[in-house]
Amino acid sequence: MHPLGQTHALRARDVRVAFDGTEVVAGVDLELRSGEWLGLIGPNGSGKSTFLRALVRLVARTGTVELGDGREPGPTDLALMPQSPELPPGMSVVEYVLLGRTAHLGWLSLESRRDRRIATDVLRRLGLTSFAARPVTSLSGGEAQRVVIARALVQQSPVLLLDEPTSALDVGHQVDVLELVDELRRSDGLTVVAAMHDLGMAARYADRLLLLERGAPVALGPPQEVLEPGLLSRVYAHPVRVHHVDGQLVVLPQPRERHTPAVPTELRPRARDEVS
Ligand SMILES: Nc1ncnc2c1ncn2[C@@H]1O[C@H](COP(=O)(O)OP(=O)(O)OP(=O)(O)O)[C@@H](O)[C@H]1O
Repeated sequence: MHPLGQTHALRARDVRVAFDGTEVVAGVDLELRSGEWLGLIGPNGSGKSTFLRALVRLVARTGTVELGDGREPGPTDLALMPQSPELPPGMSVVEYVLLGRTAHLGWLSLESRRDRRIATDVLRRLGLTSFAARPVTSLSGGEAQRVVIARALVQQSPVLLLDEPTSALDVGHQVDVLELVDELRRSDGLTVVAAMHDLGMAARYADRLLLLERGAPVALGPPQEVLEPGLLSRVYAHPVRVHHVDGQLVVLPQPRERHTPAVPTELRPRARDEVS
């Protein structure tokens, strides 16, 4: 395997995960440039979360994952925002967000003024300053999701892995969060892998999309290539159309064809003048 250039942030080769003998990530290869945004798409259960968890070794995997300098990623190299994290009772928003700095702290050391400044800054950029002292368990679903994103951002890792980062957010907050991540990748060269169900949003922000089907990669490329109606209709087992609206791709699910079920004669309502 040739060493990655410094412009590459992450390379994965033949990543596989199996649970009870069933493979749910079935040989994913990936090479990400620094500052690239990869959208991870695929139906429910296609292996998106498991692939992200495998990259940070939260699940056992085979295959190789390496950074641009050839190292195996350590705890500060990849930041994962999980899909449904535990929010510990009794913890405030700022305390929870500061947990994202844990990997940077020495053994038994407390967070520094710098750690607190980073947390305060991220909370401000996500419009969460007024929530800092609130118990995490008192937040609405969308507020909690932004707090979990804040925790991932304060890690300041060069690679950010987002597992459905906007699923609980209203349309305004979706754009705010994705714009902030986009800004960070432009200013700091942050590399992003984001699993998203909203294919239009995924296409809007991602440079490339990776489509998974039952754990296997079936398409990898620019959004306009991967969001092909025939391919999506097959993989999602539902007819879709893809439109261009104001320069953006919009994926529209179509109604399924209705089949009028044949009603057995004995169940049919009998007309008044119908005789048996
Ligand atoms: N710990 C586990 N033990 C057994 N099976 C698991 C485990 N974790 C995930 N799976 C299975 O692996 C498959 C992939 O799950 P995964 O959560 O990665 O899919 P996903 O694409 O993220 O789905 P979704 O869009 O619904 O979030 C599913 O069939 C799931 O049931």
